[in-house]
Amino acid sequence: MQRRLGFKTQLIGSSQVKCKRGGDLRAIPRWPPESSQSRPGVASSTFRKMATGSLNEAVNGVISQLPLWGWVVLAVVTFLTIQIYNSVHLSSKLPPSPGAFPIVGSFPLMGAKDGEPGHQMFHRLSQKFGPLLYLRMGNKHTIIVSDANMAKIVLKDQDHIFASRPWMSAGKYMGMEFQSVVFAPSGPYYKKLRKIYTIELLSNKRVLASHAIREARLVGTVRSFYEDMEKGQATNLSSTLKILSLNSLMSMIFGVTDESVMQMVGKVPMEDVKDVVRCSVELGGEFNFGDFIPIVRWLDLQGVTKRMKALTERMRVMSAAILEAHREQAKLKGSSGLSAEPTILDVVLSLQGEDALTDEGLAGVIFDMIIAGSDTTAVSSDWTIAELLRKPHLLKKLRDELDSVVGKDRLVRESDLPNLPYLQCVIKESLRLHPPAPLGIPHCSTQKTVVAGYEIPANTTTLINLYTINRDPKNWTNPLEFTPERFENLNTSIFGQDYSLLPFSSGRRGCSGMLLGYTMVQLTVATLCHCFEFATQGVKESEIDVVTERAGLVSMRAHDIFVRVTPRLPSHLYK
Ligand code: HEM
Repeated sequence: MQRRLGFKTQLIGSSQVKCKRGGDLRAIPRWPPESSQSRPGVASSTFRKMATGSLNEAVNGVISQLPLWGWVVLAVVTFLTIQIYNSVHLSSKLPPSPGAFPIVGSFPLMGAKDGEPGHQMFHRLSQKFGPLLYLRMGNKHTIIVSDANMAKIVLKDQDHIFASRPWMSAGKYMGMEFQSVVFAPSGPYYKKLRKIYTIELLSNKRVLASHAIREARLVGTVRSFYEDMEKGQATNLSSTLKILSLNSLMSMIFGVTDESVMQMVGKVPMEDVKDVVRCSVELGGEFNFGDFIPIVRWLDLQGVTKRMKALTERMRVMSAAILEAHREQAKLKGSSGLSAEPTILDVVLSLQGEDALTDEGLAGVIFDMIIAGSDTTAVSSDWTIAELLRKPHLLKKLRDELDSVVGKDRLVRESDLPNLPYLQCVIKESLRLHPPAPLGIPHCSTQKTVVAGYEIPANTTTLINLYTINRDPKNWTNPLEFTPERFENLNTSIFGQDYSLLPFSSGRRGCSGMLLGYTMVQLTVATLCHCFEFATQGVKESEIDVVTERAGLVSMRAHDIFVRVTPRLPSHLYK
């Protein structure tokens, strides 16, 4: 079995699901790629092992053959190398650091554990080195920000300096040559794109106007739970939530609310879209040595770049098909199953003059929205329902609120959400304890600066550990407990104005879909808890695991939940 550097796990990380393979554009080479294994002479076996993620194995292989004197020499040489290297390269004015080796930097000193998500590893390091930690990742200056005060400096006071993105192969390929808003470095292009997102695509007005699409998608999900019940089957709650959020976002992009119409005008099989999202989350999360050690980039030892190029080609083909389908759809506008509201595609295609986007830019918008928006919202709903199932008294309190505000003769609507204060406490608490993107997306500084008295070089990759910040015992009593009541008397903003609670990050790079994401999670949790009683299958409610996470870009619970449902509302509402 191939082991991987624990670190890769999160910075970046990988989903457990493998991408589809085949002989066409969708062919994604296997992890680890056969090509890198059958390349003798390109790199020594030790280096190859490192490159394929098995650093510990490689080091252990060398060490187990050393005699005692060899150990002593190795220890002395290592010590001196670190001292000399660090005295030359790591100024004493940098933030506290475990130190670094030449070429590979701090990697061997980070204490990565196999399969450990990166945010948890950085969390451990921050307990030792403090809330501003310096690492040299290969040749990249990197800082890890782990408390509210430091976050405020980086995301507010010096936001103009830290709001760029570092060079990443994911941005070059999957970000369509850095033309997607997620990966674009700061500058006029990013500014233009961000304005389009804020004003045109994800504004409050646009989110409110598209409520019918999300409500209709949830009705479909409620029906699918009910049908499984009628067939006597359990439903995989976790995967159903993923399908729901992807379908909702696709519907918002197309404006289509009905599956059959979607297939008719879409000509884009949803299975393919789902597979591209899965592969993007997997590849976006791969630890690519070439990103950190440029001298080995051209070798593409892990085959990550090759797989990214293949995936990008699939994205291009798919976005061309989506645009073609959109033209067909325009002819059917207003017919059953099609929203009369302008869709996201209507809006981006209507941009004129300076704001008009290239084909690459359009593909970037389509995939930014579905990749950044779908898993994040799905896992948030999943964590929330898992926590509620473990604590039936909290679930009852939420249902009492829903029954009294919504009643029992209709489903929840988005217009009900402002009248459900306990629901808001529940969702805030879930996003606090389980931020779905625990390290956000790496930022990058554009100039040399000083943070809390430490020198930060220009071009420093900056990771904000939202996971650590949201659990900081300085700001939260019993921070590991799921206690929605803590928000009942607190007016803490979830949207980035309060630096002790940052699920969406903050500042000019803060999540552009925060209102949409927050709304989707609230509506999903409220609707499912209002409609059904759940009985878990295979594990008792009180034993649902809300600690173990899969390594990955998005923080997912390690085990899917299967539930059998019992309706709580009159039967006509489910048909
Ligand atoms: C519960 C749901 C969500 C959470 C917790 C979340 C969280 C985040 C976080 C932490 C970031 C990184 C911010 C940074 O770099 O400092 C981010 C970026 C982003 N998110 Fe979300 N997100 C969610 C839903 C969505 C949705 C629904 C969309 C759109 C459909 C979306 C679109 C984006 C985009 C475009 C960016 C990049 C912004 C930029 O670089 O300017 N997100 N999100």
